[in-house]
Amino acid sequence: MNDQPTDSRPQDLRVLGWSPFFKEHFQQLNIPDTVPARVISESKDLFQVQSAGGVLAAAIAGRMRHRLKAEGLYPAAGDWVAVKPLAGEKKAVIQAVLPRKSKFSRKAAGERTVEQIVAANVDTVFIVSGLDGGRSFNLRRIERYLTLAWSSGAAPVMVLNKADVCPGVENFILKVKAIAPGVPVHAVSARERAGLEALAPYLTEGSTVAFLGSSGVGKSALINAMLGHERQQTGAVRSDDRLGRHTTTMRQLLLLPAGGIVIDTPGMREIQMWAGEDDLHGTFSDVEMYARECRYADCGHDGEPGCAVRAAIDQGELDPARLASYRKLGNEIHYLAAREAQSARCYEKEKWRPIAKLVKEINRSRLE
Ligand SMILES: Nc1nc2c(ncn2[C@@H]2O[C@H](COP(=O)(O)OP(=O)(O)OP(=O)(O)O)[C@@H](O)[C@H]2O)c(=O)[nH]1
Ligand SMILES: [Zn+2]
Repeated sequence: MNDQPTDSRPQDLRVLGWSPFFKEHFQQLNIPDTVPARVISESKDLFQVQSAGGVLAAAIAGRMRHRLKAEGLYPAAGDWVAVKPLAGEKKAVIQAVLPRKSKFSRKAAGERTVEQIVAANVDTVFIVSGLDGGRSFNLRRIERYLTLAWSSGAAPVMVLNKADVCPGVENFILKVKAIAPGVPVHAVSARERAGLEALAPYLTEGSTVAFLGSSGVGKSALINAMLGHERQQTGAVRSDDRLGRHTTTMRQLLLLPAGGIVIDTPGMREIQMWAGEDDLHGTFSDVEMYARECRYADCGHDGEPGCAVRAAIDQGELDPARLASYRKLGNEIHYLAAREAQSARCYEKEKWRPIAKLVKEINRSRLE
């Protein structure tokens, strides 16, 4: 079985997730001599893209790189792009990135708080937790992952793995359901291939999934179970860039034999919070339902009169830990948003510095 999407054979784009949404945007772009393709791996400005004609090694036109980065449109695994294939070569130049249906991002390394996309156009995100006891099962951490998922635009699905070593699985399902309103919860065992059929409806042809979850919860084991074989550890692919240097990259999009595509990038595994304030709504709809009943619209739920959140806690309807996480995540998001705004201002300043200098010089020469 071949888990790569996939050598140089022609590929029906729908199997790769091509849909009317992307088709419409591609047609609107109307760039001559381009074809649509999906980014299947990304590594240091080198891309592999899968087009209807096969896999192409792709690069971005140099002058576009900086602009795409600044605009948050730098291509990532899962993106649909418009590429201009080079005649007679398995190479192409990326001309544009199509709008994303969803995206997972993290803070780029370094000083500036810059958004870096680690996976694009994910339909369903499996949030994996371990049922093997200890630190692996943590409701507060699940809330974080849920917030991340809601902010991405992908639909979260809770997967409680290692059910084979857990007595009383039902109990855990109930606990998760209580903090994840409206989110499907499934208990499975990757090791025993048990319960996996419940995940099949998310893995229809052309649908893209990704995995979120702490180290050791069994994400690789689940991917292998879905692939039906061990993912090749040595799945590195040689590709060459325009200068002819050779580099190796890992395929980051995997086609499942039963249909569906898995995006598994290193960045996705170490993802950090990058959410907007609105994203707390999905995760904490219960807290906010009570908060709407508070007497004051700006109630801090801290002893104000007529506070419906406190009342719900006092009556045992709301777990106080829910309010605590709601606040904690809210603070983190505020902090990140403030840093992002700050770094955007710095970026603007950088951009204008040479011009400001020029204006100063002109003014000075006028005075002299
Ligand atoms: N008992 C049991 N163990 C499992 C199951 N799934 C995975 N494991 C074990 O859990 C350990 C971690 O599994 P991985 O699949 O490597 O976990 P991961 O989430 O990919 O971890 P990272 O690669 O660090 O992100 C391995 O020893 C697996 O054999 C399961 O369903 N039941
Ligand atoms: Zn209140």
